Parts: sequence; structure tokens; C-alpha cells
Amino acid sequence: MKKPPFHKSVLFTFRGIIWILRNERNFQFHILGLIINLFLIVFFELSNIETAMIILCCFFVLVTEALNTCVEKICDYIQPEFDSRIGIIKDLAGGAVMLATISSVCVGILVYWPYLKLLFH
Ligand SMILES: Nc1ncnc2c1ncn2[C@@H]1O[C@H](COP(=O)(O)OP(=O)(O)OP(=O)(O)O)[C@@H](O)[C@H]1O
Repeated sequence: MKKPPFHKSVLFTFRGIIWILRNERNFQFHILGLIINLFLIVFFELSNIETAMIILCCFFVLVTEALNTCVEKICDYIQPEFDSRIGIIKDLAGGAVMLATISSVCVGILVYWPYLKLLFH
């Protein structure tokens, strides 16, 4: 197959992002998390390094969610019927999102905790 020109390849990547934004509820939920965190970054006036850590964590979860959706789509394409091997593949992809989410929540607690303490004292 002929390779598309660079600008078209970039457009295709945005097509993927727009598709997942429109169709995947979990991805939309994580986008809401990103928006809330952007608000908190401004509200608490986080340092550059704290902001970088929070944004990295948000995108870490978004990336794993996109890859999880990708795995689910491939699985549904190659095996639409019940298959225990497909089940474990999907569980693993879902598990990756869960791990990313747990680590991101830990980072969030560590970063926001001192600011929350100041706010409520
Ligand atoms: N074809 C299948 N064969 C066996 N088990 C399956 C199959 N499809 C889904 N499952 C099981 O159901 C779970 C949910 O799969 P599904 O494709 O419905 O994802 P989902 O509910 O959209 O998940 P997510 O919330 O991660 O997007 C899988 O983790 C797996 O355990």
C-alpha cells in the first residue's frame, strides 16, 4: 500500500482522536478529569513541575484508554463470538487502564494534598 503524505498521516491521527471523543464514554470521562485538573492547576497555582506531573498523568490515562479501545476493536473484529482467550486479552487491556488510573490518583493525592490542607486550615 502506498504511504500517505505526512500531512495526511497527521490528519488521520486526529480522525482517531475525534472518533474516540465522540464514541467512547470512558474516554469522555477521562477528558472531564483532564478539564477538572486544568481548573485545579490554575486554582491552586501549581508549580511547573507539579503541573507537568498532573498533565502527564492525565494523558497517561487517556493514552491507555485509547489503546484499550484499540484492543477491544481488534478483538471484536477478529472474534465477535464469546471466546475465553479474547476475554483475557480484553481484561489485560482494561487492567492497563486501571493501573494507569491508580498510579495517577496516587500522584494526584501527593500533589494536591498540601494545597487542600492549606485550604481547609
Ligand atoms: N468476545 C468475548 N469473549 C469473552 N469475553 C469477552 C468478550 N467480549 C468481552 N468480554 C468480557 O467482557 C469484558 C468487557 O468487554 P467489552 O468489550 O464489553 O468492553 P467494555 O465494557 O467496553 O470495556 P471498557 O469499559 O474497558 O471499554 C471484557 O473485559 C471481557 O472480560
